[in-house]
Amino acid sequence: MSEKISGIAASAGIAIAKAFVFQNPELTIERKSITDSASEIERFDSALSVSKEELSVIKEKANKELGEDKAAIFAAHLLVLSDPELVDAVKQKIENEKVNAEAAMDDVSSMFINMFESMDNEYMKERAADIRDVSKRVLAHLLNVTFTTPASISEEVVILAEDLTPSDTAQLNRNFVKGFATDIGGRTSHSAIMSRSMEIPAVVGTKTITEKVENGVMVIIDGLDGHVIVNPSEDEIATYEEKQKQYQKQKEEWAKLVNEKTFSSDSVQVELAANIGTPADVKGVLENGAEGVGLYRTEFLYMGRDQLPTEDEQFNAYREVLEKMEGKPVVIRTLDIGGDKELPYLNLPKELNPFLGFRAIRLCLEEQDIFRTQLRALLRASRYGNLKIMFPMIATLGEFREAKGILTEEKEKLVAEGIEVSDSIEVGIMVEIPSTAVMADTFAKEVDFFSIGTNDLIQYTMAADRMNEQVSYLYQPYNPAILRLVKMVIDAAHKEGKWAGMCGEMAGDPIAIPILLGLGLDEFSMSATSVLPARSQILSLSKEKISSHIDQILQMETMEDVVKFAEENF
Ligand SMILES: C=C(OP(=O)(O)O)C(=O)O
Ligand SMILES: [Mg+2]
Repeated sequence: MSEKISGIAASAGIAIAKAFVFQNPELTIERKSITDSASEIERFDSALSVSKEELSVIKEKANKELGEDKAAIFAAHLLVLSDPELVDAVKQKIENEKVNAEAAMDDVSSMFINMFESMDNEYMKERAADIRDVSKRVLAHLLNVTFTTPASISEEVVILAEDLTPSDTAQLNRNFVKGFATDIGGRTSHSAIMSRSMEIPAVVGTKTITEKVENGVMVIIDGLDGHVIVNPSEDEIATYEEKQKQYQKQKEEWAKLVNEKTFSSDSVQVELAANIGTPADVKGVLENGAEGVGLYRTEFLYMGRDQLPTEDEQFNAYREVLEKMEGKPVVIRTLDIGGDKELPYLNLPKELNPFLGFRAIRLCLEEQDIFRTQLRALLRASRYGNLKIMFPMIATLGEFREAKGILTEEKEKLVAEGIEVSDSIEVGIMVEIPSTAVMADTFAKEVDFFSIGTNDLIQYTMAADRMNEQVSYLYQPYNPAILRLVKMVIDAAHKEGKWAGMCGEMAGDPIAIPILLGLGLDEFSMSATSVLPARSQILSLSKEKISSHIDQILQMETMEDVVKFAEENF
C-alpha cells in the first residue's frame, strides 16, 4: 500500500526514484580519563586537519558548481575549525581535565551551540548550525566512524533527511540526486532555497519522512503540490510520470518565452524582474528571462563574516551585477539589517521587538559611516549599468529626505574627487510600512519609484509576525485591506508619472498576479524561477477585463471571497 505524506512544496518538479535515507552518523561519545594529554591533542589535531582538507575540497566543488557566494559558507566552516576560541578551548580541556578528545570537542562545541541557539535569532541559529555541522565531521574522524556524505551517492536516488546542512546540499550531484524531502524546514529554509537554485524537486517540512521510509523504498517527490508518495503502485507511478512529462512540456513552453517581453492579451506591457541576494544569482536571472533585477538584497554581503565589507568589496559586487545585467534595470536596496537579519559584529543592543526596532534605514541614518560607505560603492558602480537605488523600511518622508540628502552629499564628494558617477540614477523606496502606503501620494512627489515589499507590509498591516507559524493564518496577501493599500500606492505613483513595482513574494504568486495586473502594477519582481511561469500567465490575461472587476474585489469582505473570485474569473 502506498502512503501519501504532505509537506511544503519547496522546489517545483517531480522526482521518482529509490529512497536514500540520509542519516546522521552514529556518534556515541564515551567520556574517558586520559593520562597522555599530548598524544590526545595530537589525535585532535589530526582529526582537525583531515576535516579541513575535506572541507577545502567541498568548498572548491561548491565554488565551481554553485558560485563563490554559496561556497562562502564553507570558508566560514573552515574558519570555525581554525577559531582559537574553539580549538584552544578543546585543547585546554584535554590538558586540564585529562579527558579524551571526543569528550572535550563535544563539550566545547555543545557549549557554543547552546549559546548561539539560545539567542532567539535566526542568524545566530545558523551559526549554531555551522558549528554543529563542522563538529560532527571532526567527531566522526575522532571516532573512526564513516561520515557518509551525499558526494558518495552513485545511483539515481531521492534523498530523505531530517534536514540537509549547507555542506550536504552543496555536494548533491544532480545526475544522481533526483529530488529530496526533509522532515523540517519551510519555503525559506536554507535547503529549500538551495533546491530552487539547483532546480532539484523538493518537499520540506514533512515532519515524519525519515521515520516512515526505509532505504531503497520507491518514492515519488511531488515538488509541485508538496507531497511525497511512499511505495507507489504501478498506476501511481504512471500517473506521476505523466505529470512529470506535462511539467517538462510546460517548462519547454515557458522556455520559449525567455527572450520575450511581457504583454497581457490586450497588449499592456509590464516588466518581470527577479530578486537576488548575491552576484552569483544573476546567472539564474538571465537564464530565466527576467527583464531586470527588481531587488538586490545587499545585506548578504554583510552577513556570514566578522566585519563590515569594505567600500571596494561592495563596489566590486555591485559592478559585477550591473555589468552582467548589461544595461537592464537593477534595483539595489541599501542595507536592510535588523529584524531577523543580525550582524553580531555591530554589537547592537538586544531588543524586545526587533521587527519594530532599530533596523534598515533607521540604523543607516544613525550609523552613517556604514551608510555612506555603501552609497559611495553604489555611486562608483553606477556607471557600469542601469542602477536604481532603493531605501528599505521608510516610514516617514523625513527619513527619505535625509537618506537622499546623504546620497547627494556623497555624490557631490565623488564628483569633486573626479570620479565618474551616473547622472540618471533613480532613487526610490520600499513601501513596506503602512504609514508610507497611506501617504504614498505625498511620497510620490519626491521619489522616482515605489517597490511594494509585501512580505513586511502584510506583517505590519495585519500585526502578524511573518516568521510565526501560530499567527500565519493572519498572513493574508489577498485580504482586501492589503489590496487597498497596494492600490493606493500604484495610483499615487501613476498620478505623479512614476512607476510602481512589487518585490515581496506576492509579486510571483499566480493568484495575486491577475489582481496586481488589474491594479496597474508596472513591475513584478520575484524569484528567478517564477519569471517564465508568470510571463506565460500574463500573456493570457486581459488587463482591461480584470480592471473592470477591481472595485468589486476591493469591496469584498474577506480574503476567501477574493481568492474564490480570482480563481473563478481570471
Ligand atoms: C521584499 C521584502 O523585503 P525582505 O523580504 O527582504 O524583508 C519585503 O518586505 O517584502
Ligand atoms: Mg522587507
